[in-house]
Amino acid sequence: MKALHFGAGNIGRGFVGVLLNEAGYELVFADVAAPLIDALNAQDSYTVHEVGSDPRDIEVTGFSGVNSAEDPQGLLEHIKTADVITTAVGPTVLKIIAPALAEGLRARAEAGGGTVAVMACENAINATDGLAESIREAYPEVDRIAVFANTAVDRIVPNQAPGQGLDVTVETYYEWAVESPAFGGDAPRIPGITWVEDLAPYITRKLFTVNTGHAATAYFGYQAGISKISDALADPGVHAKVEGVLAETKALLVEKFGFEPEVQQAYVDKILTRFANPHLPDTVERVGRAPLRKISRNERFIGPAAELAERGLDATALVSAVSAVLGFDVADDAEAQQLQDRLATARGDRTAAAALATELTGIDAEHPLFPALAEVFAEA
Ligand SMILES: NC(=O)C1=CN([C@@H]2O[C@H](COP(=O)(O)OP(=O)(O)OC[C@H]3O[C@@H](n4cnc5c(N)ncnc54)[C@H](O)[C@@H]3O)[C@@H](O)[C@H]2O)C=CC1
Ligand SMILES: O=P(O)(O)OC[C@H]1O[C@](O)(CO)[C@@H](O)[C@@H]1O
Repeated sequence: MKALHFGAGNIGRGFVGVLLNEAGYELVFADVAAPLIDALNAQDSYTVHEVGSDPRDIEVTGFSGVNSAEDPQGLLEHIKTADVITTAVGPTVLKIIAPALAEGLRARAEAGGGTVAVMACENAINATDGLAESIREAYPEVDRIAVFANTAVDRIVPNQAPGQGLDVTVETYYEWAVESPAFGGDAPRIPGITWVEDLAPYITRKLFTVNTGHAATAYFGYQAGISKISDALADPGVHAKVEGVLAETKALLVEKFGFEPEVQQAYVDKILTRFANPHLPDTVERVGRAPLRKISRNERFIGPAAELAERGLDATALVSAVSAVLGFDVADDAEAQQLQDRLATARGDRTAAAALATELTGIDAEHPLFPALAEVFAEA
């Protein structure tokens, strides 16, 4: 059995790859980073260090790498022969890998190959559906050879310290939830997966609690001049603001999906403990990365804030988190710099600031959230 995984980064090596490996798959990582692929092909094993309350080391073996930029033929052969294809490349990269997947899956069908499971493991709602759509643009009949299933992946994997090679430090916690109906009873056997009938409540709760809370910690922490995530959460002011944000998303999740309030509160408390893990060398710059994506319409701040406002519920704390995002000025984050440039062009002009609010968040002037958002953009 072979698994082809796109993206040999933090989640690829430190989470999805580990579970595929433990399930007995020969693991092939596809990536565009040549030094990473060279290291994967030069080494027989790497170590995943789980840190936290019950630490342990896991040895990963039985893997190789293919450079998907430089070796398209090698990649195509793996697409033809893999039993499972997964990704952890970032939501915006799925469109970029789709043409190669389309070509490989077409070649697989023409060679009489069997069906392959495709699961995108990204922080985005229905990421696999988006990938499937992009593949269908080049190969409309792809569904005869591939089964697409949406997933929700949850494990904190910080950027790794220089000199650590392929080894990855991760938290002990993980959850990989995958929708099962797509497979019609013939799902791949991967013990680490939690199979669910309906992924929507899982991924929405995960994105609007774990990702909203983590990103809020990053932006409020950055605003307070704190660098490490666990230090940010230890700051009483930051902690209170993050709790305020999570109280609002809790109100939405309880109302929308009928989660018991105590169950959701226990989930919130658990994730705050995870963020506070002092053994994770995680920074506000990493967790706050890509702020333009994070303030887009269906993402972790605007998504819940819009739904709360539509229901006449309070979204003040979420809007103040958006205000903190607008202050995120990290030099080597391309999206942060684009955001700062756009804010600079609108500064001092309320009409331009309101238009920018709509452009970046997708909230138009008719929406009940708009006045509050227009205000924070005008003040940024
Ligand atoms: N790090 C974390 O704690 C978590 C991350 N995620 C999600 O997992 C995904 C990956 O995140 P990370 O592993 O943290 O990022 P990362 O930056 O560590 O890894 C991404 C990898 O994708 C590779 N890549 C970029 N373009 C590519 C292409 N065209 N073809 C093949 N490979 C390509 C990069 O070279 C890199 O090795 C993202 O969607 C993120 O939102 C989800 C849960 C937790
Ligand atoms: O690319 P994104 O959306 O920031 O995803 C990574 C985030 O997801 C999380 O794992 C939460 O699941 C955080 O560790 C991390 O900040």
